[in-house]
Amino acid sequence: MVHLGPKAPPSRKGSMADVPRSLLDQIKQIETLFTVKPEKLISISDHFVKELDKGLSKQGGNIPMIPGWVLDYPTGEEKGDYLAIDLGGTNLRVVLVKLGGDRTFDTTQSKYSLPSSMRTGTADELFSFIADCLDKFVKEEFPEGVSSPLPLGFTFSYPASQDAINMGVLQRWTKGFDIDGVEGHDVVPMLQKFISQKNVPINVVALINDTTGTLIASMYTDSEAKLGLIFGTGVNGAYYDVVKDIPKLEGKLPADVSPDSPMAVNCEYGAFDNEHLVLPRTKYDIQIDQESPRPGQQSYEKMIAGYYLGELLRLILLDLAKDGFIFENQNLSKLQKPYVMDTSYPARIEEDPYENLSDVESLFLQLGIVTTEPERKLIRAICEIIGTRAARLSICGIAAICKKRGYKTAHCAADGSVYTKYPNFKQRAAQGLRDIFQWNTKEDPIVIVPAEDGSGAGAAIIAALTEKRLAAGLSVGIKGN
Ligand SMILES: Nc1ncnc2c1ncn2[C@@H]1O[C@H](COP(=O)(O)OP(=O)(O)O)[C@@H](O)[C@H]1O
Ligand SMILES: O=P(O)(O)OC[C@H]1O[C@@H](O)[C@H](O)[C@@H](O)[C@@H]1O
Repeated sequence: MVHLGPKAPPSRKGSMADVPRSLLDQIKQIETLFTVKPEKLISISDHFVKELDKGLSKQGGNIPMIPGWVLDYPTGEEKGDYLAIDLGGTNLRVVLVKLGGDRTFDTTQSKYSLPSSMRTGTADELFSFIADCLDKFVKEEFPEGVSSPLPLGFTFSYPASQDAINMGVLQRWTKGFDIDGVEGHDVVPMLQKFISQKNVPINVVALINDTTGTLIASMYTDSEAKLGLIFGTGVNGAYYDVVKDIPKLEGKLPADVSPDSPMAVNCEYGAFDNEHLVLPRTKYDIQIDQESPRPGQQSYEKMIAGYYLGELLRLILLDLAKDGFIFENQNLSKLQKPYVMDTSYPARIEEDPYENLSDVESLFLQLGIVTTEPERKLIRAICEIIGTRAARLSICGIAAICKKRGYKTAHCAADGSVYTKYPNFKQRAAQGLRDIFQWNTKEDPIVIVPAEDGSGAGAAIIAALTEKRLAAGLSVGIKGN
């Protein structure tokens, strides 16, 4: 036997010859529902630009466009030990960041899965849980204790209005969260209270959004970085605008903030098109929205974000089963459970390298469903259709920010499991940008690149920038803050 070195992983040919016409027709129908043509992408992104502008106006609009009060660009000389926590949609991360003062940083971190009951628990349970994780982490990392309280950057990945960088009033929960007593309140004192009660030596210095942190952390190491993006449980983007181009800040600026000052903006663009003017919503998208804790909100996010793509697949399969196309005589009780499929399901299905889709077969056996090979090919095709639409719609926010700011070139720094783990997301997203901009260059001038650790290093850098401003007696928010 000639050994030709390590075997190349099998790449699937994907013949559909054995798939009956009835299933091929269903695939075609779903593909028609979920296809977003180039001209549609262009019209969506043009409307998106108008909505971004509306969000910055005095009267506001669907998209919150939250000034993040990061008023300086990182210099790369920030130095010191900072703690960061990242309360995302799926995990809580605690990160110790050692800024080297030379555009380098080192991080040590622990990740704690958020108990799913936490999404609908009480505010005290949530903030006490975070304080406990911080307490555990500090005791592990500083067994001898600390000489003075550690400054902490709090990455809070939800839409929070900020009149200053060291506060944030939750506008609304997203990503399936529904915890009473937090919306409309400043979450910084809610967390600090539990930190103090548990005598954890920490001071919350800054509250940031994970996209703002991603932007700042990526600018720290990449001078071409102009956007910070998250494609994770939720979806969002941040960029730097200029204070004088933000009408809703008129008259609110303290004297030491110049109109030409840069201002990081947390777009919160998951809320794009809540009026349903341009996004091609299907009955499945409408069902997800209606069954969510906050119907009518986050329309764009609910079509493309990690929290929802697995649920989208589940609803489509249940619909086909109800109409008798698939899963005849199968027990669907597990598949009937909402959100039983997270987005790792379509991801793993698209990654199955075998012609007979044996990985898909075992995945559905775990759900108590015996599948035929033609059914598995239909399931695979539907995942590719869902994944392609998600990637193509995901870049509309990127195109809109670049059009609005007139960026001809940009590194768009992205993080989140859909970006980092969903198969073919990167290629599909890049094609979507090409379809919008119609570049005739060899290299794409606007590219999506892997981000630095925004909710860790980004939060730490922003905490360092904030401490510097406070030490210099400079403002960190609107007048009086
Ligand atoms: N292999 C995968 N491919 C794509 N998405 C995934 C994968 N595994 C998990 N996900 C989805 O990613 C989301 C978690 O995103 P992540 O960025 O890890 O956390 P967070 O959103 O809390 O920052 C979940 O909604 C989950 O469904
Ligand atoms: O990192 P996550 O949990 O996927 O969050 C991404 C986005 O999710 C959205 O739902 C939040 O409103 C944003 O603030 C956040 O940036």
